[in-house]
Amino acid sequence: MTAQVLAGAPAAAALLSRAAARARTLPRPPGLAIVRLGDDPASVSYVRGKDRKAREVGLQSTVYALPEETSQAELLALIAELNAAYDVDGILVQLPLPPHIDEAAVLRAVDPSKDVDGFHPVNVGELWSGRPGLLPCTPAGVMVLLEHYGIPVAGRRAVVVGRSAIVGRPMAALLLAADATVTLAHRRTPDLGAVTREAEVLVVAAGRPHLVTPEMVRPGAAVVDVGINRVLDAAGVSRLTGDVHPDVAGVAGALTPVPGGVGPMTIAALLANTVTAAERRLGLSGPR
Ligand SMILES: Nc1nc2c(c(=O)[nH]1)N[C@@H](CN(C=O)c1ccc(C(=O)N[C@@H](CCC(=O)O)C(=O)O)cc1)CN2
Repeated sequence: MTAQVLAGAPAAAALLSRAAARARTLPRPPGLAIVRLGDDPASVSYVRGKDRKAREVGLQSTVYALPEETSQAELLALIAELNAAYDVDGILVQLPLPPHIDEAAVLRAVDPSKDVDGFHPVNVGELWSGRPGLLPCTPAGVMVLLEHYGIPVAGRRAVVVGRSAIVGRPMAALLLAADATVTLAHRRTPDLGAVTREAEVLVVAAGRPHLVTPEMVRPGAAVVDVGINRVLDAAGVSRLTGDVHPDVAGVAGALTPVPGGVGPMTIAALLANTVTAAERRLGLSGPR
C-alpha cells in the first residue's frame, strides 16, 4: 500500500480563490500589515511569500521591515499605530523575534480583532472555549487540507504530537471542536509509539526530523506532517525534512509531503483570516 499524497497546493489554491472572491465583495480591499525584524533568511522568504500572495488575492499588503536592533518600545509603538489605522484589518508579526524582544508582550499588543495569526490570548481563549475567533494559520490550514481531501475527523481518534503554542495546542483544540477524540502527546509522553498507533488522524508537529517511523503508525491512518527541518544530507547539501519518516507512506492511508504539504496552507489560511477580519470590521461577515 502507498499512501494517498495530500498535496497542499490544490487545497491552498481553492482556499485562496474563495478568499479572493470574498475580498471582491467588500467596499475596500482588506488591509494586511506584515511586520518583520532583522534578516533571518527563512523569515525574509516567508514574508515575501505572504506579501506576494496577499496582492494576488486582492489584499492591500504592506511590509514593515525593521532593523534587527529595533527596540521593544519602537515595535510596540508601530503596533499601536497599526491597531488604530482604519484601513489595516490584519496585523502579523513574523516569528521568531530577536532575543531582546519579549514575544508574548508583542503578541498581546496586537488588537485581537486584527490578530490574523490567531496568537493573541483572547483568540486562544475563544478557541479553547469553542467560540473560535481568528484561528492560528497552520492548524487552520491543516483542517482545510483534511476537508479538501474528504478525510473525516468527527468521531475519530486524533493524536497530535507536539504542544507548541502556534501549532500543537491549537491543532488539538481545532480537532476537538471538529468532534474528534483528541490526545495531545509530547516529548515527555512515555511509549509515544503506543499512543500514535491509536490515531486514525495523526498530526506531527514536534520539530524532530523523522521522529515518527512506520511501526508507530496505525495502518490506513491519515498522517499530517507539520515538520519543516533543515538537515544536511550525506553529500552535505541542506534539505527540508519532515517529522515523519518517508517509509510511513507504506503504512498510512494518506500522508502530507514535506515540502509541499502543510506549508502552503499556512499562508493561504493567513490570507483567509485577513478577509474574515475585514468582513467583521466592516460589519459584513459572509460565508467562509
Ligand atoms: N507570525 C508567524 N510567524 C511564523 C509562522 C506563522 O504562522 N506566523 N509560521 C512559521 C513560518 N511560516 C509562516 O510564517 C511558514 C513556514 C513554512 C511555509 C511553507 O510554505 N513551507 C514550504 C517549504 C518552504 C521552504 O522551502 O522553506 C513547505 O512546507 O512546502 C510557509 C510559511 C514560523 N513563523
